[in-house]
Order: sequence, then C-alpha cells, then structure tokens
Amino acid sequence: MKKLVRSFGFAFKGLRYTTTTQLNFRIHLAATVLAAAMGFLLHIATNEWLWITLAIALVLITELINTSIETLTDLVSPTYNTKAGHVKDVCAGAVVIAALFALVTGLVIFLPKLILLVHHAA
Ligand SMILES: Nc1ncnc2c1ncn2[C@@H]1O[C@H](COP(=O)(O)OP(=O)(O)OP(=O)(O)O)[C@@H](O)[C@H]1O
Repeated sequence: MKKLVRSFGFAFKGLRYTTTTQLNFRIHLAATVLAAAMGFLLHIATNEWLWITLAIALVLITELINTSIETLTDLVSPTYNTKAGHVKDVCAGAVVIAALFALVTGLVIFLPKLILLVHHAA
C-alpha cells in the first residue's frame, strides 16, 4: 500500500514538472477546463462525454510522453544531432494528431449545439 502511494507521488511529481515547464501542457489544461465547462453548459449526452474525455486524455497523454522523450533526448544528445531532431519531431507529430482529433471531436459535438443556441437567441 505504501509503495502504491509512493508511485502516485512520483506520478504527480511528473504531472507537476510538465505543468510548470511546458506552456503547451498548460494550454491543453485550459482547453480541458473550457471543454468541460461547455459540456456542462450545453448538457451534452453520456456518449458525447465519453468522446470528449477520450480526446482530452489522448492530448494530455501524448503531451506527457512528448515531454518525457524530449527530456530524455536532451539528456542523451545535448548537442545537435539529426536523429535527435527526428525523435523530437516525431513526438511533436503525435501531439498534433491527438490535438486534431480533439479539435474535430469538439467541433462535431459542440458546433451544432452552439449554432442551435445562436438560432434560438436570434
Ligand atoms: N539535439 C537536437 N538535435 C537536432 N535537432 C534538435 C535538437 N533539439 C531540438 N531539435 C530540433 O528543434 C525542435 C524543437 O526542439 P525543442 O527541444 O526546443 O522542442 P520544443 O517542442 O520547442 O520543446 P518545448 O516544449 O520544451 O518548448 C525539435 O523538434 C527538433 O526539430
């Protein structure tokens, strides 16, 4: 049990490190809060919550892995190296794919509801 608590402590240390050092992660967290607020305000359905949660998790997880691999790359290759560049670029590509998935998911779920809201208000 003590070991489990310690592991959670390390995991939160990693989350804190990423939050304090990575602007992109903070932006993703802000987007998470915005999406959750919109979800509550627009009363989205259970299956829509699942899609939004999946999109949020994918973006945050890829950003965490990206930060981890970036840090490791800097440790292994502090000077310029073409392969180190590729490693970082590929990781950044994974984050972009996740972010695009989140964008499409958000648009598909929120846009029709927002359009309806605007129509009703007009
Ligand atoms: N050691 C290196 N050798 C070759 N190219 C590198 C190296 N370090 C970085 N690069 C190139 O510069 C780009 C940006 O690297 P950097 O480490 O600044 O990532 P970043 O996404 O800006 O990180 P951060 O999220 O910390 O701002 C990489 O994607 C890669 O193309």
